Amino acid sequence: MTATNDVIRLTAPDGATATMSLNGGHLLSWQPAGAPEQLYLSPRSEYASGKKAIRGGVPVIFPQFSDRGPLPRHGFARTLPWELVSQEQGQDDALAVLRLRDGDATRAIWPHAFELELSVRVSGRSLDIELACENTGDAPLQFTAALHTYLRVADLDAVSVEGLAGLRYFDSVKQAEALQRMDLLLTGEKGVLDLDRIYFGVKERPLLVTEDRRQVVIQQQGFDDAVVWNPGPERCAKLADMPPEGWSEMLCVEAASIGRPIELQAGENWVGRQSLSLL
Ligand SMILES: O=P(O)(O)OC[C@H]1O[C@@H](O)[C@H](O)[C@@H](O)[C@@H]1O
Repeated sequence: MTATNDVIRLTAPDGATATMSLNGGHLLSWQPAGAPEQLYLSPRSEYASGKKAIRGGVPVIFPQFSDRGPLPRHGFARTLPWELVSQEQGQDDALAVLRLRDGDATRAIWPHAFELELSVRVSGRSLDIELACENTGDAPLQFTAALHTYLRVADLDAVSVEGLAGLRYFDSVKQAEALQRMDLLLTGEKGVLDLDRIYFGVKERPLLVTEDRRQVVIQQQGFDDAVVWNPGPERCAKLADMPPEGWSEMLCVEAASIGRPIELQAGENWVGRQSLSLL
C-alpha cells in the first residue's frame, strides 16, 4: 500500500484493491479479487482540489443532499481536502481511514463543529464504506448525507435493480412522489432514462444490481434512504465532466439519509455504511 500525493492505494492480501483521493475523501476505484473494476470514473473528471468534485467513484455528500438547502449542491465534503488517519493491510483485508474536520471554509457557510471519518475496507469480493460524523461543538446540528456510488456497467440497457418494491420515492425529474410497484427497476428502459429518484425507507433491505451474469449486492446501515440516478443522454450531454456516452456506462446507487435529516446533539455520533459484494 502506498500514498502518493493525495492518492491512497489499498491492496488486500487476496489481491482486492481500492484507490482513494484525499481530495474530497473520494473513493476512485474498487477492484475485487480476481474481478474487473466495479466503479465508474469519468475520463473527463476534473481533479483540481477545491474546485469541482470528481465525477465518478464514490463522492461523499455532506452536509446537504443536492439542492435541498442553502449550501453548494451536495454540500462541501466532496470538494475539500481530507487527511489520512491510518492505512493498513490486515490478514485478509486492507483499510484506510480519512478525516475531515470543520475549518474556516466550512464554518463560513455552515456554522457547526464536526468531525467526519470515512473508512474504506476491501477484502475478497466485498467493499465496505463507512461514514461517521461526530458533533464536536456545543450546539445541536442537522445534516443530510449520501455515499454517491457510481457503479460501472457495460451497457445500462442490460442492468436491473431489485429490492425497491413497495417503497415510496421522490422522482426528482418529475418533481413528484410515486410508489415503486414492481420489484424490478429496468434502468435503461425507454421512458425511465433520466432517472433520478430518492427511495425512502430502504434501511437495511439488500438491493441487487444485475447485469447479465454480474450481480452486486448493496446493503446499507445507518442510512434510511437510497438514490438511484442516471442522467440519460440529454442531461449527460450538459455535464462538461462526462463524455457524451458516459451515461450508458454508469448507474449510481447511493446510500443516503435525506427524508429525515440526521440530528446530533453536542458530542453525539452517527455512523452510516454502504457494503457492496460482487457475487
Ligand atoms: O452533478 P452533481 O452535482 O454531482 O450531481 C449529480 C446527481 O446526483 C444525484 O445524487 C442527484 O439525485 C441528481 O439530481 C444529481 O444530478
